[in-house]
Amino acid sequence: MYRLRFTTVVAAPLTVAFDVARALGRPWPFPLEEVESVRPVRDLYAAGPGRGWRSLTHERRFTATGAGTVVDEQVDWDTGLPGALGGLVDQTVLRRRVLRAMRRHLDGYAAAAALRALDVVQVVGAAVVRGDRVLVAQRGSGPLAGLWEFPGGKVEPGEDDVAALVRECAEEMGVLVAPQAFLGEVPLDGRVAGGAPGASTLRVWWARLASGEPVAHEHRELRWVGAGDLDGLDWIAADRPLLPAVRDLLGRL
Ligand SMILES: Nc1nc2c([nH]c(=O)n2[C@H]2C[C@H](O)[C@@H](COP(=O)(O)OP(=O)(O)OP(=O)(O)O)O2)c(=O)[nH]1
Repeated sequence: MYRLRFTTVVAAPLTVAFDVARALGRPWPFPLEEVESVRPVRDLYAAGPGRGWRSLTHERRFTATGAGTVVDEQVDWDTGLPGALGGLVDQTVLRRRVLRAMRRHLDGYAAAAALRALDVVQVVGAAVVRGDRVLVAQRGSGPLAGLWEFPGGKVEPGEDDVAALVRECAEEMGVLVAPQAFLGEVPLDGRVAGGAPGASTLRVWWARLASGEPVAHEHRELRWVGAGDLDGLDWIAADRPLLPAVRDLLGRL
């Protein structure tokens, strides 16, 4: 089996990086069959025997980072040609062909995903930490009223996550926050700002309080909670997968 690995950083949220990758397909001269697909974190495709290759598999993993989505791809192939000549074909001719096809494919893919991301409204949340507690907020109105969330909101056109975080915390709570590090990203099931269902994600950042005392200008209630009390709150369902990262953070500080 011969293998090549590729890593691309895409300026797009997880959902967009995944959906655009699937829409573009793969750069092989014959179709592969889906073996596994777990939106928006992983997919695996494979070609069976025939067409001159004994096997070809193409796996992609999508990881959220502060800089965008990191896409790790692994291509494994084996022509099954016997002897030294077969090895030479796999190692040189096909290796070169795979490299060339993937390079061309990945350039186009990164550009297409970044372009598509411009049409998707993102949501950012702040896990504002003071001492061993994190600030959580209870929504006051709308369909999610009464549920707990991280203060934050929609990123405006031309804004980046961090600027949106600072603006939203000032508007919602009258405080200045200093974003520290990216904590995680989760897909949002519903429509955000009239976009396609399931396209947007919530990206949560750890932040410190730089100045001011939080006041609930838009929420029903704000509360400082310790790691042990996080799970017991009635969270917006989408936020729950982020709680372990917040708990870990509180444990480390
Ligand atoms: N702020 C925030 N929004 C969340 C979280 N989890 C979650 O599903 N959401 C959803 C709820 C909303 O559909 C969307 C955020 O919209 P928002 O209404 O708070 O945004 P905004 O402050 O920009 O509001 P607006 O100006 O449009 O009124 O994301 C979370 O932890 N924090």
